[in-house]
Amino acid sequence: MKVVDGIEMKKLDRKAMEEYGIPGVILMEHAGMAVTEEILKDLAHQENKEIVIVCGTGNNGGDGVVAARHLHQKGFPVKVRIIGDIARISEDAKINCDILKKLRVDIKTIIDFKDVPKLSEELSRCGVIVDAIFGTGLNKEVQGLTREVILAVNRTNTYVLSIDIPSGVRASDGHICGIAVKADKTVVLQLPKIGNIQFPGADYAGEMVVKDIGIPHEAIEKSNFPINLITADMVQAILPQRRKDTHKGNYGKAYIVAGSTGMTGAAMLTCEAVLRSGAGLLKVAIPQSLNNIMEVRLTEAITVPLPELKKGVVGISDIEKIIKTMQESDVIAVGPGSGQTRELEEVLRNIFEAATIPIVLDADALNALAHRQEILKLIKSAAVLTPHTGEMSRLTNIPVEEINRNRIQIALEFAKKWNVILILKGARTIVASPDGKVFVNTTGNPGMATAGSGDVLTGIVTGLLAQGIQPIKAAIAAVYLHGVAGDRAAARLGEYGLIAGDIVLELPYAIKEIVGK
Ligand SMILES: NC(=O)C1=CN([C@@H]2O[C@H](COP(=O)(O)OP(=O)(O)OC[C@H]3O[C@@H](n4cnc5c(N)ncnc54)[C@H](O)[C@@H]3O)[C@@H](O)[C@H]2O)[C@@H](O)CC1
Ligand SMILES: Nc1ncnc2c1ncn2[C@@H]1O[C@H](COP(=O)(O)OP(=O)(O)O)[C@@H](O)[C@H]1O
Ligand SMILES: [K+]
Repeated sequence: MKVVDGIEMKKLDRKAMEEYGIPGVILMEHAGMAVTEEILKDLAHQENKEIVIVCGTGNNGGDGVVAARHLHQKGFPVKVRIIGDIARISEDAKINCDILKKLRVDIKTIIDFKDVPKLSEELSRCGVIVDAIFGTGLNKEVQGLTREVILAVNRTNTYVLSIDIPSGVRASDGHICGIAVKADKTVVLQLPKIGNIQFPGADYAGEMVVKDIGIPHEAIEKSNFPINLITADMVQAILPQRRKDTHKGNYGKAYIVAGSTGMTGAAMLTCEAVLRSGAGLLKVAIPQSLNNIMEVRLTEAITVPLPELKKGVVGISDIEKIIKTMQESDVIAVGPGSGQTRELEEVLRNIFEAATIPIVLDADALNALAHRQEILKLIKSAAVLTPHTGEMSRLTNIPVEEINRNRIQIALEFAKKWNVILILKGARTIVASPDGKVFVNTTGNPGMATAGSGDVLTGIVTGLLAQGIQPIKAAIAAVYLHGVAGDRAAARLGEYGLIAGDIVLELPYAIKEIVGK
């Protein structure tokens, strides 16, 4: 599903109006009806059926006014409170306000701080507050009277439904413009906005429901706005059904170079995730002295012990053996628990030069690349990098706070610059492709912020790549499945006690949930 910013949404609205001749009031009518539908669902669980709709003077307010009419028609007690000068109301909203007045709906303006205490009382007493103050048109920090009204909304215990986006959240990036409505539900119109899904704004949305308001789908499909939301349907289309007449050779050979003294666990988690993702065969390169540990735990994998010059880590003496096994494999992943050694850079350089298969780089492989990203240019095959924000900061020299403010753009620029698929991990993981597309993942939970969960993701990407899934698709499906497995683990165990191994254990069920087998 496409994700847009305010500007792109406006373009699509305009296209619907100008190229297809759909008048703005019709779009507004659909928006108001979609909102009404959701309010009716919420009211079904509610004793108190009174609704207060707080409107701004833009089209978001207009959507609220349309909802007021439909709720009034159905016999619900509705109050409409418009913040600011009603003379400045948008044209389509005015048409709808005029109808409301003729229907004698209780409609008043809030023009002074003096009006706020009375409004606060109404907001506390009603059953549902509808937030129609700002939508995609929010363009500056929220101050003065509107700020007071939002504070009043947030002070109540009343159920709050926001139209399109919680007022105060900037649609283009999820920035909070000083203050924002804390919604229980957000009825997103036509397409999710970046601010609905990126933090901090995403935290204000509550439950999200996306509703069609009649913008022609072909216009949306033609839009070249690059951001997409990863959905279950998309992942289902990526994961092939297994043909009956197949054997392990059909599901690929994965090769993992991971682990060092003290960090064999990282290698194990990655390997288990590769196997649980359905790869046909797995080889793992491991320093000789750690081989026995791996053999005991990883029954299904083949270990390839490496002679070690420096005990417990992979180094330049291992290059020949690594390249040889790589040449017999369908994908190679390097980095989880490899340890930070200077020699790893040289190992990577050799892998990059020789590889004709997809390469997955994580953890210490990424650390080895920091300040030496230019060696990425040696890669002739596809590469998938999986940094968390800290690793991304080391890779790019951009401070963590700045990355967090601008995750999509920074991920995209890196992917394009170095011609790699970049998975920027964290709450709302971003997958960016070198051809300029971005995919945002919304599965997963803070229980996954635990040692080793990244190693599991590396294993899933690698396992899917082994099976010949196209790299960008493997990355998309992996982050989604990783999150679903984490959500399943959290549902069973809670977020506190969840550990990375639980994600691996839930992975088969997550895949089954999507594929059906
Ligand atoms: N034809 C359309 O464009 C449609 C728009 N729709 C709705 O309209 C919304 C967008 O409407 P608009 O573009 O009118 O914008 P909004 O309704 O989001 O509000 C913008 C208004 O608020 C003012 N404003 C912005 N930031 C402010 C701040 N911090 N403090 C005080 N005033 C501020 C602006 O100057 C403008 O007057 C969407 O989110 C959606 O809900 C839907 O009705 C569907 C059709
Ligand atoms: N709050 C969260 N919401 C969703 N996913 C999360 C959250 N916190 C962490 N994760 C996921 O868990 C994984 C953590 O990876 P990482 O930080 O590399 O851990 P490690 O290095 O210990 O393996 C990432 O895939 C990340 O997206
Ligand atoms: K709103």
